[in-house]
Amino acid sequence: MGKGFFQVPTAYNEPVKSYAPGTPERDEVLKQYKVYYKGKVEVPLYIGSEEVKTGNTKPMSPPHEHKHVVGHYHTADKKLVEKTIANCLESRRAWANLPWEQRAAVFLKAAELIAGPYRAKINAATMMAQSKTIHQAEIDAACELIDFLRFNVEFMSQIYGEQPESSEGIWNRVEYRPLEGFIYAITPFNFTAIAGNLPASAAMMGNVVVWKPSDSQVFSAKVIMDVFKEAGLPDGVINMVMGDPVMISETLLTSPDFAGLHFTGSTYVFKELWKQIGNNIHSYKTYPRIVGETGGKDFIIAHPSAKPKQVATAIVRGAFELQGQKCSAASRVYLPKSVANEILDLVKADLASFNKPGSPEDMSNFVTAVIHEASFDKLAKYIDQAKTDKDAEIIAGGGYDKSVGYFVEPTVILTTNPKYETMCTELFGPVVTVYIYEDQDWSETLKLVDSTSEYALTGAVLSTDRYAIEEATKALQDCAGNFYINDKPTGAVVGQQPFGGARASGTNDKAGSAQNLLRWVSPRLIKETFVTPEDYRYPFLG
Ligand SMILES: NC(=O)c1ccc[n+]([C@@H]2O[C@H](COP(=O)([O-])OP(=O)(O)OC[C@H]3O[C@@H](n4cnc5c(N)ncnc54)[C@H](O)[C@@H]3O)[C@@H](O)[C@H]2O)c1
Ligand SMILES: N[C@@H](CCC=O)C(=O)O
Repeated sequence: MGKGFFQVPTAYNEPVKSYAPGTPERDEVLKQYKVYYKGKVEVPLYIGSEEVKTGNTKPMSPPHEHKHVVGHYHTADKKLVEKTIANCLESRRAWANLPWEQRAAVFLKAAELIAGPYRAKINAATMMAQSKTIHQAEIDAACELIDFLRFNVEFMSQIYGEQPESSEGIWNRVEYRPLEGFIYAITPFNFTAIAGNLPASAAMMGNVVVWKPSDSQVFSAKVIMDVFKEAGLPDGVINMVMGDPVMISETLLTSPDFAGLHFTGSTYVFKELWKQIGNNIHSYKTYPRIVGETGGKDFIIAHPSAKPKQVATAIVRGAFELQGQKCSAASRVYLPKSVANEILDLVKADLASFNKPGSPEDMSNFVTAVIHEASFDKLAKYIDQAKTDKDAEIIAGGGYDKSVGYFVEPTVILTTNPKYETMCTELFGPVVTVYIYEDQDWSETLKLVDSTSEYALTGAVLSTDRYAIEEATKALQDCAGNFYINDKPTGAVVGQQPFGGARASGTNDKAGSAQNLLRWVSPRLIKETFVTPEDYRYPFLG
């Protein structure tokens, strides 16, 4: 780069802290957790320069102790959502005209605030709000969000540095304009990093954003807003509104100034939003950008040559970390008959070594609570169904109890039907379904993996046979946007494995890559001619 162009700090992945007993980070995060537990956090709406308290509030409770209230958040009505649009448009000009390196500095500062003074807060808030263990909180709310901010600034500078060639007497320049209007960011409950990244990536490119976090993630969303404000993000650039998602969406998507949707969440909701945008297409100033990362039904397939302990570990980590509430979670597994029982015995032994699901405050817990009662009840229904269906049986787990927290035991369903309901439907919980295939049916089973699910987000093959790896890589080309060889199908790292999938899993605009940031700009080509023609005749006219 160089040539009079600001050189941004080289991005690097934030090291994951251990939180081992006796470490300062462990003491600090547990201390902060207790402060949150005893306290009452109040979350306003962030609209322009105002922190709006409407008095129409909803309680926030940890999923692992759902009768305990740790705060309330205020909800917006239609008038306030309309006011948010007006505020956005007022703020847009100044933010869009700010030199890119000034915008970059705000988000680089945000990354350092999270890496330092806010690390314990954002991790403790994520443990509290989403019932994440400290390790899951650390790799998400601290490290992945820091990485998103640092690497996106680097990708941003690369984009601005992409300039066309010029020619004699002509200077061609590309201006990467923000979109003309506002961006609507809708984020899911399960990753604090995604909640921060969706509004930040659009804002970084000069856009103004209306951000609607998940009702189940507002507690940690507030910490994100605290960080952005302390980092110097001007008021009105990212506006955070909570409330009825249908009303908020209907209000925003009927605005002529709606310029883009940055969504992460379920496939059904994304398709409904896309339909709404289509129905309003004639009212928009500009064609809105639509970026969505959605559901998954992620697979693990083991080849007969795979090492049983490696397969078992990929299943246990991939299926049960965060209680299976990752879009990338392993939820359908294909095992060869010759090693299936050995692998399943190893899985059962691992599960037997778990504590019962409990609070993340007890850092020896590997599994905590699922996010809310609706998820709990859905999972209980599938578990009960498997207990009675003739082509399914529960070989581990199967218990659940919502008297204190939404606790579902890590559960393994074994089915004789490769198209059994839980081999196809996203459950989004600690339930994995296993199908055993005859060793000689390896190639046929690859076709089954590809044809079983509407989703194509992540998947993993485990094998020590290179030819089998090649065959699987080819055969499974279309059924995973993030494909893992000899590892679990979760845990993409920003700057290393850009994340996203196709089919019903999203538009695959790869969060954490320059490709995603390009969705939030509208390039303008400027051609300056230094010797302007003064005669209409071209040479051939003589
Ligand atoms: N592909 C990915 O990168 C990725 C990442 C995280 C989660 N997910 C997916 O998200 C889902 C789990 O997250 P979730 O439970 O928060 O998803 P969800 O779809 O229930 O909610 C996501 C967001 O959409 C909002 N929403 C819900 N209904 C809406 C409506 N009618 N109009 C407008 N907004 C609406 C919610 O309030 C929330 O903010 C799973 O399907 C998971 O696979 C995908
Ligand atoms: N990017 C995360 C999944 C995010 C969805 O929930 C992973 O790769 O595990």
